[in-house]
Amino acid sequence: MIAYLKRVYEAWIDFPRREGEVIRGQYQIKRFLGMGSYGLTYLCLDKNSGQEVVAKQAKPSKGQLGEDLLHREMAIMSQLEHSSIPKCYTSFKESNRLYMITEYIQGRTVEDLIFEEGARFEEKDALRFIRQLLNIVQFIHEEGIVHLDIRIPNVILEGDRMSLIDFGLAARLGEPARLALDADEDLIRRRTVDVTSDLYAIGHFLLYMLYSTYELKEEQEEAARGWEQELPITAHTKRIIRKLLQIDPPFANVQVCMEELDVVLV
Ligand SMILES: Nc1ncnc2c1ncn2[C@@H]1O[C@H](COP(=O)(O)OP(=O)(O)OP(=O)(O)O)[C@@H](O)[C@H]1O
Repeated sequence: MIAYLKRVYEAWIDFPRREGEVIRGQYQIKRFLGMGSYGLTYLCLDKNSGQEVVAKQAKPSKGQLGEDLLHREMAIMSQLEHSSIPKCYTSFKESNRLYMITEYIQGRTVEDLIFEEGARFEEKDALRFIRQLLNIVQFIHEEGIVHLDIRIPNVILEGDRMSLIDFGLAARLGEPARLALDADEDLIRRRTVDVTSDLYAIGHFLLYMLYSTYELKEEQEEAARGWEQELPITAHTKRIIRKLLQIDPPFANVQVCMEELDVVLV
């Protein structure tokens, strides 16, 4: 009963603000974008500049932890000044709720491109794409930060511009990992505070892209095979993926991975 009441209370205090409401007299809510584990995200019109911005609010039910995590996300995003990473504009409290205002990135996520628009990425296109993503990730790593949540919904494309968003799980190299005791092998590989975690995530990202061209034939449905049997890709690309996924000894850093990709891409 107490757990039920707690859930009802949390759903009530975490209820998103309505379209049209204005945050701190400046940011008019155009659309609720989504609720993550620790925050609520809105697309807003900045009435001062006339530009669209993103407002991320710490989830009220998460209390101090939600605020600490949003502060940390802001600190990391402010450090990462790069054209492929949303700019962090400001933060403030209104009615005791913490908000962060960032650049709104136009475009479609890779998830939308594949699953809604039916985009197909052939091997070379997928590798070129990953090469571009690695440039962004290399910059982040050189700043002493790991993203730890590189997934297809967190990469946005608009024309030639690629952006990496959602630094909610990012961490500084050397910090302890925030991992639950019952975390499985996959989560440990994604969230350990080390550059190989981002490379591991990129391995899965690449598989998503390559599977966009895969058509399951009826007779194959019974016997599920692994990606190495299913994907018609070169042996070299397979070797790269095996290192990304840590099946073989992993790349030491992004640079080594890029060099190997460049051999395939010449
Ligand atoms: N700067 C941005 N520009 C454009 N869209 C964004 C931006 N930041 C977030 N979004 C979009 O807003 C939605 C909610 O994002 P948010 O990062 O708050 O939560 P999430 O990704 O759903 O969850 P979690 O943070 O727990 O991973 C997502 O669909 C994301 O694509």
